[in-house]
Amino acid sequence: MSIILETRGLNRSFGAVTAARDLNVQIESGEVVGVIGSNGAGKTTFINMVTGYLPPSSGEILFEGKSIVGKSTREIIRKGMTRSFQVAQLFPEMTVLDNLLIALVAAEGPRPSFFSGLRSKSRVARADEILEEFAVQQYRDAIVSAVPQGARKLIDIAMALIGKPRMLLLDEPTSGVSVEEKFPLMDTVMLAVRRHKVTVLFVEHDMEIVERYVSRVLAFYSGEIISDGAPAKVFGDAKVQELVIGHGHGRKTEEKERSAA
Ligand SMILES: Nc1ncnc2c1ncn2[C@@H]1O[C@H](COP(=O)(O)OP(=O)(O)OP(=O)(O)O)[C@@H](O)[C@H]1O
Repeated sequence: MSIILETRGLNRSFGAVTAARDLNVQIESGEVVGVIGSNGAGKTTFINMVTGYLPPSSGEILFEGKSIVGKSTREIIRKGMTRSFQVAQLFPEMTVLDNLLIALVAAEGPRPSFFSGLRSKSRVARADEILEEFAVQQYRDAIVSAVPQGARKLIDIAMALIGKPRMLLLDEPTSGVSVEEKFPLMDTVMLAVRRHKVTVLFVEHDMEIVERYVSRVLAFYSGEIISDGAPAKVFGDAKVQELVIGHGHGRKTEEKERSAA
């Protein structure tokens, strides 16, 4: 296995707040890594740095062995690392099909007229294949804003995979998704990432999702990684139980109470 993403001595401060402290991580190709931590632990700061949204205060980030510090998000996407956000980044007033067609055209690179031939037969056929792969065909002609949250997330992730990234970072893929939808959604996502042979790193507050889907967990607390390893090892760590899981389960319980209300 080769290392796809590595950080060395990565630090980030905001004034007096240290949001990332000496982060040294190596992610192997093909791993599915869950990033956990209570609110303010530094998870988003870490993801923002590796995807080029936030410059580190110091340290190194290597993607497939090459430094990406100082590269723009666009350059990092072009190199093969894509990110999907907590809130699906779709055009809400357009149909699902048109969103996919636009993503397909964008992935083809610059062209003289972006919209000419947008609905070509071959592109529509490709969009239909993607809708089927992600089990969201029923929403093909629906306006995005009328599509349920779980399906929207799937479409967003499907669009992120169109550019054939080798690494995908997901920000809370199941947040805002109903309890009934979350496992089918993750099953579909995991099938797709395995089929596309994509390395995945995702931030998640729902410990049931982390336990079920990841091969490795990074537990953050106060800007540091306090535990790194297989889920059984990390979840069995007394520090993680005290500082992370207590908060995670607290939040999950609140969500359950909200959805039951
Ligand atoms: N742009 C910013 N300006 C100032 N402080 C920031 C900024 N971004 C993050 N921080 C601080 O850095 C620390 C880490 O925040 P971060 O958002 O990375 O945590 P998190 O683990 O993603 O939390 P959450 O689960 O709530 O999203 C927090 O103390 C936060 O207040």
